Formats: sequence, C-alpha cells, structure tokens
Amino acid sequence: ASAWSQVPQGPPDAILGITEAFKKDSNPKKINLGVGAYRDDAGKPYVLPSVQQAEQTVVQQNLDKEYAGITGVPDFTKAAALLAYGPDSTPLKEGRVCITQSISGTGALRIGGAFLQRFYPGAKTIYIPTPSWANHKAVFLDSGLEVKQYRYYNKDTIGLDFDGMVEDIKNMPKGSMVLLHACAHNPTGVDPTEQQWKAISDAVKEGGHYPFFDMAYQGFASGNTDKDAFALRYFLKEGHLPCLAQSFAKNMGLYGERVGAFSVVASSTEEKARLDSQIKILVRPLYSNPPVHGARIASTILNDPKLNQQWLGEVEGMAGRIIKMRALLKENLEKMGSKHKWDHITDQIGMFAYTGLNAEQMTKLAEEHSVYATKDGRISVAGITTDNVGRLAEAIYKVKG
Ligand SMILES: Cc1ncc(COP(=O)(O)O)c(CN[C@@H](CCC(=O)O)C(=O)O)c1O
Repeated sequence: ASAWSQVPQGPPDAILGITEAFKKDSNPKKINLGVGAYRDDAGKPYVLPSVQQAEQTVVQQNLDKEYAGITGVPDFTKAAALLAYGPDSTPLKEGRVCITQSISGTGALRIGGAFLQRFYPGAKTIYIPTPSWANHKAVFLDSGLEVKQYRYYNKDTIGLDFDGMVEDIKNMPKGSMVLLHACAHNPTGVDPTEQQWKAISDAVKEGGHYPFFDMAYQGFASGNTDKDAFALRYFLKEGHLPCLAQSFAKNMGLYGERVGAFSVVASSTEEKARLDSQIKILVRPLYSNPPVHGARIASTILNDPKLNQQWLGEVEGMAGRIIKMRALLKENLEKMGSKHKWDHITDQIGMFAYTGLNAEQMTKLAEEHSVYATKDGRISVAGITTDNVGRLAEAIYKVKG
C-alpha cells in the first residue's frame, strides 16, 4: 500500500473554494462575490496604471536576479514601514522598527505567528475577533499558537459589539496576545470608531496585552492611507510596541506578486538588532528569501513622489467605486420593496459587506441565482458592477425578502 493511503480528503477552502464553484457555473450572468479581490465596473481584475508604469521602470533598469537577502528588498521594506507608521512616527525616527519583507499578508502573519510562538514571554495564546478572516485561525494554529476568540460583531445590530469586545479584552489573562484588524474588518466591514479605538487601546494596556495588527487594506478602506492607519499609529502614540502584518495585494493590486511585510516595534535600537537577528534565523529555513519583482514594483511606487501620488489617487478611486456600489445595492434592494433595513451595507467599510444572510440563503443565491459568495453571508463588494447590481438585488430579495 502507498504511504499516503490514510491521508483523508480535505474540504475546499472556505474562500478560494467559492471561485472554483463560480468557474464551474456555465450561467453567463453568474456573479462572483467570493474572493476579496478588486474588480473594475466591467467586472475585470484591475492592474493599477501606477503599477504598470512602475513595472516598466523596473524592467528597463535591467536589474540582476540575485538574492535580495533574507529580509527582502531594503528600499521596499523601508518604504513599507514609512507608509504604515507615518513620517512622524517616533519608533521609526529612532530606528526601532524591525521589518522583513514577507510572502504578502499571509506570510507576514505566519512569520509573526512563528516569532510569537518562539519568543513571546507570556502564554502562547492569541485572541482573534469573532468572526475574523477565515485563514487567521489556521495560520496561528500552524504557527504552534493556541487560538481563542473575543466578541467583535453584533448580529442584532449588524454592527460592532463594542462593549463585548472591551469586556472580553479586559477579561483575558494578563499579557495575552490580541490580533486586531487595523481597518476594513474582514468579513464584517465593521470598524471601531476613532473614539472606540482609544478605549480598546486602554483595555489592551490595562491588561498588559500584546497587540498584533493585521493591516491588509491600508488605503482601501477610506481611500486615505493615513486615515486607515489611525488605529496602529494611535497605539504607537499610546506606547504599545505592536507587531504588524502588511499586505500590498489589495491596495496595489499585487495579489499574485505576493508583496507584504512583517514588522515589530522594539523598545530600543539594541533590542531591534536582536529581533532582526532572530527574524532572519526564523525566515531562512522557511523560504530563505522572498521574491524580488513585486517588491521592486511596490518600492518604485512608494519611493517616487509622482508615482506615489498617482497610486494614492488610484487607491482612492478603488475605494470610491466600492462605496458607490454599496449605495447602489442598498438603493436597488429598497427599490425591490424589501422590508428589511439595509443601512449596514453602506455603513460598513472596505472590501466586504456582511449582508446578514445565513448559510442556507447563501447556498440558494449560488444554486438558484448563480451568485457566489462565502457561506457566512460576506460579499466582496468589488464584484458588484452597475451592470449586475440589479440582478444581485433581485436575487437577494428572492432569498431573503
Ligand atoms: C484580513 C486579511 N489579512 C490577510 C489577508 C492575506 O492576504 P494576502 O493575499 O496574503 O496578502 C487577507 C486576504 N483575504 C482576502 C483574499 C483571499 C484570501 O486570501 O482569503 C479574502 O478574505 O477574500 C485578509 O483579508
């Protein structure tokens, strides 16, 4: 018998499996609201013009294909840190930010999980929101951490369970690790207000907890990269020493180039040097060093003031189209005569809308209307276009009323 005879058949991925089902559907009017990837109003993937231009520049430089070093392309990681922490960030100015390039956001989370598992002085338990990105739990379990949850979403108000979240943070064992979505919460699209973030920071500080920010959508939520980094920067001002996972998949459309970064804020430059050395020791046996092409594109954009401005305009454009599609869907649902309130669709922010539809209704959307999205009722708003929004509203109305 083969060595693998006892390997069980695993389930399809909760998110990426939706695209597989969508591809199998022959209905020409099918709609894919599954994977959180931006589409333009023609429903096509969008390569940002600033990315195309940056790529041309990189190619014309005829660079070599040598290893970038374990922590990646230095011009990229320096610029990524500046984008996240901001030009007036004290830790950045004092050289206390330890950063490595990563295989996009997932890779940053995984380096973070492995680093915390190896060096965190407290209990190796990380608390993630309820609900959270479908892959968070597996990333941290596979990193060797225990995963627990804190209350986050209130299904009655289809909003933030702020009191529950703060209470759970206050009740966590002292010195717990807490994963926080910096902006554009996935899957709910529900973010704390700036006031609420201040209370959350106090609760994290009170418990001596350790914050791990996942910022996969900087710029993509509000259209403004500084605004979307508010929570992270506020925590820094409040003296927290967080770690951070960054992704350039969505805000630069570099999905398949796998461009990201993992960083830890140290308490001194001497500590930063020790962390640097250990991050390198951790990454080397993982994948040794990261791919250079995507990072060179991102670095060209971030380091060229003109291209950077153009890029910021394009990010704002993507965020703007999503905000417009939210309003259009709500309007169409109301035109259908739906007796439900749909304010949450326009109140929510970022790539996703949490519709409130249950798994059975989501299955009906797929089977009876060829509308594909994850079973938790999340829809990727970027998949909505002026052309398909009417049909989508009709389908939702038919399964939910
Ligand atoms: C909160 C959050 N963190 C990290 C990531 C990882 O993104 P990278 O591509 O590794 O940079 C995602 C992507 N989530 C999207 C995209 C598809 C997926 O990976 O699940 C989603 O939820 O649809 C995310 O939503």
